[in-house]
Amino acid sequence: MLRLQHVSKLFNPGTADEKIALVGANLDMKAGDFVTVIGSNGAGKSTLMNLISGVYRPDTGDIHIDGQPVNTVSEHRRSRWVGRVFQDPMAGTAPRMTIEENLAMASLRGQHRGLMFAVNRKKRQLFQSELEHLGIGLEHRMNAKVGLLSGGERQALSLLMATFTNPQILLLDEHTAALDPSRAELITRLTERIVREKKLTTLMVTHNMEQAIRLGNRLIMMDKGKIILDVKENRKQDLSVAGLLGEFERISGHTLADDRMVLG
Ligand SMILES: Nc1ncnc2c1ncn2[C@@H]1O[C@H](COP(=O)(O)OP(=O)(O)OP(=O)(O)O)[C@@H](O)[C@H]1O
Repeated sequence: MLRLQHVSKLFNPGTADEKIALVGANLDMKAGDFVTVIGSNGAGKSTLMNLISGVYRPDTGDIHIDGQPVNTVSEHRRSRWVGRVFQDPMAGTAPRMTIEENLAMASLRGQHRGLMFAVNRKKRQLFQSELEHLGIGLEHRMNAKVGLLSGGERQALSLLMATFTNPQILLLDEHTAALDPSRAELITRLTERIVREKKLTTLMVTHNMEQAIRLGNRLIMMDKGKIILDVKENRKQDLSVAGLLGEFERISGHTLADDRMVLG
């Protein structure tokens, strides 16, 4: 479903500013996997997401989605296969456009944008029923500008938009980190439900260890551009926050010294 083979990414090569963001990353995700990613600041987590969604091209190595090589496929075309929700609730939406217009855009993901605003009655009904299914009352506000929604409402809409066309891969990039605890819990539950109902293959970066254990059927830890630990499904039941922290320390040789890390 998603395969990374020896993927590396270097920024500003050969300069004093050279940064090794990812080194020889290997990752094999099968359909329906929910892999959570944890790691220290600057470990390469966002770079991993950016490489999968096509923002960057790898310097070396190969990325395959559903068996297709995608290294040279543009971010726009790749968005047919890859849905993404960002930490900033504004990032995946157009705040000056209405909920309906945003959904129209999401429904044409990765395709020609000329038909963007052609929303017929059937489509409007589909948007309305999908919004109703979200269960947060947005179906009554189809003409509201997205910029006027609360952070939680925007993230719920972002989740719906990222998953509208049933992408092969869903990327969640600390998508609850900017929300207060009750809204974060709402979005976490919504995420669990949508991923389960649509049987999505999901990769989620989080700084919340408990969330990582709760949502993922598999967990990877990153440090200094490397995947240093891959806890597979059969070990999931053994996972605890304390155990994971200990394992990270043992393998990396340092503590997860990250003030954004939430233990639960
Ligand atoms: N566009 C860029 N230009 C130069 N260096 C970059 C760029 N993007 C990332 N880096 C560097 O690559 C390394 C990995 O960064 P990345 O953002 O992937 O880490 P991260 O694990 O997501 O960190 P955080 O948890 O702080 O968001 C860091 O040293 C970072 O400074």
